Amino acid sequence: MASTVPLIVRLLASSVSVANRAGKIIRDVMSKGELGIVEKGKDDLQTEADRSAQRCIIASLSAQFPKLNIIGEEDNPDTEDEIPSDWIVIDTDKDILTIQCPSNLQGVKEEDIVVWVDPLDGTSEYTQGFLEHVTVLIGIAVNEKPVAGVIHQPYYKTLIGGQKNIGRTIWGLQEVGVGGFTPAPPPDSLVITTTRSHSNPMVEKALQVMNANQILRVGGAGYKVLQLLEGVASIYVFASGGCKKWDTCAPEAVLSAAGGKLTDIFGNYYKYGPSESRPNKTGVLAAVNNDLHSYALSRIPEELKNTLSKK
Ligand SMILES: Nc1ncnc2c1ncn2[C@@H]1O[C@H](COP(=O)(O)O)[C@@H](O)[C@H]1OP(=O)(O)O
Ligand SMILES: [Mg+2]
Ligand SMILES: [Mg+2]
Ligand SMILES: [Mg+2]
Repeated sequence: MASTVPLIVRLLASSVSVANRAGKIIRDVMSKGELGIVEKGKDDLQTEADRSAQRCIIASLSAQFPKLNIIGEEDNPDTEDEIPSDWIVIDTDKDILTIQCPSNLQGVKEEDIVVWVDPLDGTSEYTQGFLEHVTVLIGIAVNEKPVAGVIHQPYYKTLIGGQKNIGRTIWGLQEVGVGGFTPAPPPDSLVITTTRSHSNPMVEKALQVMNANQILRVGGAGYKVLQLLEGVASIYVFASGGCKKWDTCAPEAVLSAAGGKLTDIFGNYYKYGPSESRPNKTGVLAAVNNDLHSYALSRIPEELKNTLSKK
């Protein structure tokens, strides 16, 4: 039966199951307490959770979809080691398999897809105990455009019928919408969400000009986009380089499936083809609807745009 389901839908359904498994790996590394922190660069950490979650995601997706081009954030020096068999997930989310695939995506082949994987978004926050900010991001791009994505939050807690649950998984598919939670309208006053661990004078300048009622400083691109979708914040502004394609692919896909927009601070979309450069040099500007996005775009001073484009 599954083979009659279009590839994009099967890949999204598998990505949801794989993201859940990666989230469990992230929780297990934290409970063991040995984070194995490596400093990749300035303000740029990697932990055992980042490494292991990425190995789980890439091994699981390539076992099922061998011709996919998968680009992950982490270089894994130890990829020769055997992967624990329970990290290879071949389950798939049955509900997602029943989705009606948009007609323009029905004929997509493995070779046409680039999957951008951020095994753990919000690593700084993970190491500092801001665990709710952590997400697992799997973004699916076709013809350079994010068309589907998964944002898994391994530490999100819910109480359902007296039973404690941990973790939730939000997904989005172009023209279909989002699943895993119910989006809420934006707040009545202007609430901006931005970085808590990668600020600089340009980032602060762009925040000042927004005339916001409140500024939330939280970690991770995935978490900030969830704040937009949950009605906690109106606009996500980050006027600096630092984010990469794996940070924004899944968030952009989920946000746009819900009617929102994620671009750079010039209002241009990033491209997600296989040979695109990894860094998002011209920042991030995102909102749940076009009006809020246009408002934010109109406030960014030309001078700031010029400075950022020369970096
Ligand atoms: N200067 C930077 N160096 C490395 N990663 C960055 C930098 N700025 C942003 N990022 C990545 O983008 C995400 C969103 O940024 P921020 O939390 O600062 O708003 C970060 O969690 C981090 O992803 P990751 O944690 O996956 O390495
Ligand atoms: Mg990182
Ligand atoms: Mg990231
Ligand atoms: Mg990461």
